[in-house]
Amino acid sequence: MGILEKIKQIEEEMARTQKNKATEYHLGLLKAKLARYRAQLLEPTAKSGGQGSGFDVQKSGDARVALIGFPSVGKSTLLSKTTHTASEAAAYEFTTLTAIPGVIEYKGARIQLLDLPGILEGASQGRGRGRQVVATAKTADLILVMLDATKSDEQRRLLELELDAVGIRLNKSKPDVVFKRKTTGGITINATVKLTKTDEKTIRTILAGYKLHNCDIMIREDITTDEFIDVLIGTRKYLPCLYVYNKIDGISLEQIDKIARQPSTVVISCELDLNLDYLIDRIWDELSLVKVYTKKRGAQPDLSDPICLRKGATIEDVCNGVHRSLAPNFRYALIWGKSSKFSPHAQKVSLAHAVHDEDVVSIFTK
Ligand SMILES: Nc1nc2c(ncn2[C@@H]2O[C@H](COP(=O)(O)OP(=O)(O)OP(=O)(O)O)[C@@H](O)[C@H]2O)c(=O)[nH]1
Ligand SMILES: [K+]
Ligand SMILES: [Mg+2]
Repeated sequence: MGILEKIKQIEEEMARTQKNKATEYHLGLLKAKLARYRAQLLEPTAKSGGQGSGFDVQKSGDARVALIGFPSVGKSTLLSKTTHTASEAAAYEFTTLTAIPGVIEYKGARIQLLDLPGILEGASQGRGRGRQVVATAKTADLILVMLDATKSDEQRRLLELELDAVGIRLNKSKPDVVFKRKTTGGITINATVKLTKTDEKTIRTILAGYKLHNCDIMIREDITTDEFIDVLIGTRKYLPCLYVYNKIDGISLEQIDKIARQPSTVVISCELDLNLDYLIDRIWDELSLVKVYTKKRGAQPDLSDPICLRKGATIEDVCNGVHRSLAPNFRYALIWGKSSKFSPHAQKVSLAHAVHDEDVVSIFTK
């Protein structure tokens, strides 16, 4: 019998079994068995392709947010509650077996929310679909680390260890180190700050370990040895993250209060619809999206269809957001709003001008 059939049998037996004190233990066993089989479904096979590549989901919208967490913390429930996409949710582990995208529409932005299979301890060593989940997570602009508020906070540490092991650095900025390889000339190390957590000797030992004998290194931050290794390896992914504690309907107000006070943390209950609007608001803030309205000459700005851009975007990005023919034929733009130095009046600007949230832009072409 194949795994899928075994799973079906167990599901049928669970549906047949009445829930009461006498069957509690048996149901528990069935649930554990079901989780085991579903975990097997997630084991990488030759067919499922390279373990290092993510799920094949087209990026869409203005930003991508990925849901990462252990099984059954409520990832799929959240997707179904906040988007028009339904993702199956159930009381057994590994309900979700692939990446499921949904769209959150908020303040004129379309944010892609990706539901992913639960990850296991040991995911970084290749257990389950861990690597595939993580490879997909690396393509996101923001990670939601989802946790079960009714469980011990040890889960958060374990999850962070897994993500750390695969090179995801959450809420950390890239170490301020410039590293240049050369073909000759030996090693030069310069630091503009005093190094208190590592030293030149350690750094030289590491470089030798990586067989790097010619390079220039400029250190502009008091880094640790691990952070230096991150710079050398170069493939680390530095991602912003929100810790989302779900199921707060199951804990006391005191406990909720304690969790909610932690940095970058949002407490929610998908079941009771608690704080979901606030979560979306926080997601919007974390993504630092900038909304810009376009205006034709002599007309009112088009408030119904803003262009959403990442923080730091320029007039060139606005042009590309309208049509790709605009930037090559650009003459100048007029801009109203916070980024105009003559506000409330317009300023004439070039392609490199950085836009601000809620600016209004008119583009003039050749
Ligand atoms: N009490 C409570 N239960 C919840 C809440 N949100 C989800 N659940 C329940 O938790 C169980 C798991 O939910 P899922 O959405 O399937 O969890 P998941 O993280 O997608 O699980 P996998 O796909 O198996 O990794 C379901 O029985 C949900 O009804 C909540 O806020 N409170
Ligand atoms: K589940
Ligand atoms: Mg799920």
